[in-house]
Amino acid sequence: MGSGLLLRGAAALCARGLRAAAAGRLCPLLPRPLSTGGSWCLRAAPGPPGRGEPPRSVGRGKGAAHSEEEDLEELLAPGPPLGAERLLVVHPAVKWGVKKPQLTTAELQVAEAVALINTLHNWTVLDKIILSTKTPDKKFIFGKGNFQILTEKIKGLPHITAVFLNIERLSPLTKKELEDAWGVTVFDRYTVVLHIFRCNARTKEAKLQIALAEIPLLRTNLKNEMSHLDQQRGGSRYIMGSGETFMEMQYRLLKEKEFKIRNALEKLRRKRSVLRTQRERREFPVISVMGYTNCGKTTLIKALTGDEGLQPQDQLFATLDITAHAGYLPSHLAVIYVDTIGFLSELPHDLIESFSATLEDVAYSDLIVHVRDISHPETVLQKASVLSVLKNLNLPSHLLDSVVEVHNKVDLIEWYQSPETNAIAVSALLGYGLEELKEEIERIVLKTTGKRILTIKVNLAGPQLSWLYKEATVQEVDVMPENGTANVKVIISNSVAYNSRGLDFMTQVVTSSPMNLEFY
Ligand SMILES: Nc1nc2c(ncn2[C@@H]2O[C@H](COP(=O)(O)OP(=O)(O)OP(=O)(O)O)[C@@H](O)[C@H]2O)c(=O)[nH]1
Ligand SMILES: [Mg+2]
Repeated sequence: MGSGLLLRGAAALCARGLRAAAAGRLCPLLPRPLSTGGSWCLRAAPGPPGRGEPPRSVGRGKGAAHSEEEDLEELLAPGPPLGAERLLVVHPAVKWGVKKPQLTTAELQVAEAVALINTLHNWTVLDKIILSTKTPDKKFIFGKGNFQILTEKIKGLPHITAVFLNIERLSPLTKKELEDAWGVTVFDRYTVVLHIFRCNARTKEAKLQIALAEIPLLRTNLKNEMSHLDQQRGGSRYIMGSGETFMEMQYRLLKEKEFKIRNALEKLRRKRSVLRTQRERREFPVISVMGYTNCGKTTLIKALTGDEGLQPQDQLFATLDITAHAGYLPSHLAVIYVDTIGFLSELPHDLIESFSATLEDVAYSDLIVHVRDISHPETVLQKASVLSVLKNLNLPSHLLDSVVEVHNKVDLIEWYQSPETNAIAVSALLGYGLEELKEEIERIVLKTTGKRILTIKVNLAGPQLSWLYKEATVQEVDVMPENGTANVKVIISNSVAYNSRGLDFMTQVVTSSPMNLEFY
C-alpha cells in the first residue's frame, strides 16, 4: 500500500467532506488511521438538517444532541485497524561532532528501532540501513550522495510499503516530499510510538492521553490538507449560513476536540486526587516503580506482590496505564506499588507531555524504585534517559534523593558484580535478590514516611492493645500471662504516636516501663 494511494484516499474523503459541509451536513471530526498520514476530515451526518438551519457542530452548548458520555465515546472510538506494513528501517547516523550520540552505537539504535516496529502486529522489517549524515535536522536529513543511495535502495525493494526514518520528528513538509520522492509512506519515531500507544492503551485515561498527543499531528496534517484544498480554492470557501470558512471550521472542531479531551482528563485527575487523599488517610506508603521500557517493572511488581493479574510482556510500552498493587515489606508493613509507563530515549516531547498528568501522581509517592535492565547493551544510556525525564517531572527533591536503583535481569549476566555500590541486583523473573530489595525499600520507607517499629509493653487489662490495633500495624503480640502484659511489636507513624491521645498513651508506657520501649 503506497502513500500515493493513501494520500489520494485522504484527499477523496476530504472532497466528500467538503461537499457534505457545503450541503450543511456536518458532523464530528473522524479520526483516521495514522498510516494514512493521520488525516482528519468531516463526515456526513445521518440525515440532513432542515433548510436554512445552521450547521450542526460537535456537542456545542446545552442543546447538543450528544450526551457527555457519548461525546467521550466518540473521542475514544478506535480508528480502523492498522493495516499491515512492510518496512525499511533507515537510521541516520551522526558519526562525528557534537550531535554524535554518546553511550550508544548506530547498530544499537537500529536494534531499538526494529524492536519498536516488531511491537506492532502485522508490521515487519524487510530491511534496514544505516547512512551517515552531518545534518539529521535538515530538511532532507541526508546529503545529496546518501540521499541518492537511499532512493536507489528503496527503488530496489518493491515489496516495502513504508520507510521508518529513525528520527524523533519529521516536519510535515519533509514527510510529504520524501513520500513523493520514494512513493511510500514515511514514519518517524513519533508516529510509530503513537501507533504502539494506541494499540496498547486499555483505560479511558490512557486513550485520552493518546488522543491528546495526537492533536499536534492532526493540526499539522490539517494545515497541509488545507493548503492543498486552498490550491483548489476549497479551504477558504464560506460554508452556507455558518459565517466561517471550511478551514476555520476544521480548526475550530479540532480545538473543541482538544478542549473536550483536556476536560475529560481533568475530571479523571480530580477523581484520582480523591483516591490519593484516601490512600494518604489510610497511610499506605506508595512506591512508584519506574524505568526504561521493557526493563522489567511489571515483572518486578508481580514478584514483589504475587499479583497474578499482572502480565509482563516482552514488548515495548506494554504498560500504559498507571496501576496500583498491594504488597508487604519484611515487617508486614502493607505498601502500594505503582506500575508506570516506561521511558524511551528521544521520546517526542508531546508524548511525554500528554502522559505527565498520570506521572504527576509519582510526586505523591513515598519512594521511587528505578528499575534497570542491566543486561541491555544501552543500559547506561537508558539510565541517563530515565533520570533526565525524572528531573523534568518537577518531583520533590527528597524523592529524587532517595531513589532505589534496581539492577534487574542479572540472571542474564554471569557473575554479575554491580559497579554501583548502592544498587540492588535482582532477577525479577527468577526471584533473586527480592528480600534484600524489600529490606532496602522498608528502610527508606520508614525513614521517609516518619514511621517507626516499636516494641511496647502494654497492660492487657487496659485499652492500649485495641488502640494499637486501630492506629498502628501490629506485627507481633507476645503475651506474658504471669503479669497480664504483652510485648507488642508495631509499626506506627510519628504523627499517630505523638498526637494528643497517642502521646498520653506512649508517655504512660514510657513512664511505667521505659526499658521496654525499643526503637529499631
Ligand atoms: N531474563 C529475565 N527477563 C526478565 C526479567 N524481568 C523481566 N524480564 C522480561 O523482560 C520483558 C519485559 O518485562 P516487563 O515486566 O513487561 O517490562 P516493563 O518494564 O514493565 O515493560 P513496559 O511496560 O513495556 O515498559 C518480559 O519478557 C519479562 O519476562 C529478569 O529478571 N530476567
Ligand atoms: Mg510494564
